Amino acid sequence: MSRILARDLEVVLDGRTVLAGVGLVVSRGDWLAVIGANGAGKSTLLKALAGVLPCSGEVLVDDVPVRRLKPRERARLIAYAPQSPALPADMTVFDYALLGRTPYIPYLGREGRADREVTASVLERLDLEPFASRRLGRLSGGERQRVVLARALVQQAPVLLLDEPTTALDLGHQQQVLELVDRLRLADGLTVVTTLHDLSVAGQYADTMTLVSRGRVAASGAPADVLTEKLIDEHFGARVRIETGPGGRPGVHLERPDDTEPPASGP
Ligand SMILES: Nc1ncnc2c1ncn2[C@@H]1O[C@H](COP(=O)(O)OP(=O)(O)OP(=O)(O)O)[C@@H](O)[C@H]1O
Repeated sequence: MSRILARDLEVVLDGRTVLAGVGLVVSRGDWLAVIGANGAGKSTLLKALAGVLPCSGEVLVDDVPVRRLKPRERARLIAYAPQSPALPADMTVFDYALLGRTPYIPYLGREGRADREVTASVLERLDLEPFASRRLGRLSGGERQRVVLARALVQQAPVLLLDEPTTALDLGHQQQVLELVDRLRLADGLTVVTTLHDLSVAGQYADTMTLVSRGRVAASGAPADVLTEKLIDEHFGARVRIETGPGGRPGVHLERPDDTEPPASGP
């Protein structure tokens, strides 16, 4: 179980400041959803937390600065599933997921039986067993997305960073993936950070939320404090209605523009 603390993160890409002054805290075993409009900086924030992007500021996991860790140490602590990574088309699903065990395999060593068992069990839990020997280049978008998640779960790190883990998934697989992540969080105390476009889904699963807008934190707190009609209008330019569901969790419904008004009379 690990606590994440980020302070004053700044990322400059191609001379443009993409993130500035971003800070967040995720308690051990909590789920933080990062939300925001296209281009707001969500993926960049996740990469900065994962330590795969040069940035200034500080990311601490259990008070340990992530940038000081060697890649193997970092990979044992943080598993990161990018939004749409380039996948080696000729590699099989099993071998790709098995790469998640790399931080545990000694240099010049080979994976052991336990590594293969962990990999097989994750594939099974994600309905990917039938695809184990299929080559990555021959998968559908949703299957590929589950394989990327599988590799991250196979890593068995206490911090899980998922960039839009459900965008290509049908409704059933969305629920399966999110429930699996939630179960792992509750059973093993994983600390989870996900970017999520679907605000209702984010509101259902997250303990806390951070709304990123133009590279800065515009709001953060409990889902009910961040998913408000006013903030969504302001930062997404969308008209929505918020309905509070079971457990006080907010549901977000798009409102169509009101076209019941009679058309204005001509000149
Ligand atoms: N390598 C890069 N060089 C320059 N600008 C970049 C680079 N990568 C991303 N950006 C810009 O940084 C900003 C934030 O990008 P990011 O991918 O973090 O947004 P996002 O919130 O995840 O968006 P989306 O919801 O569309 O996935 C965008 O304006 C993007 O164009």
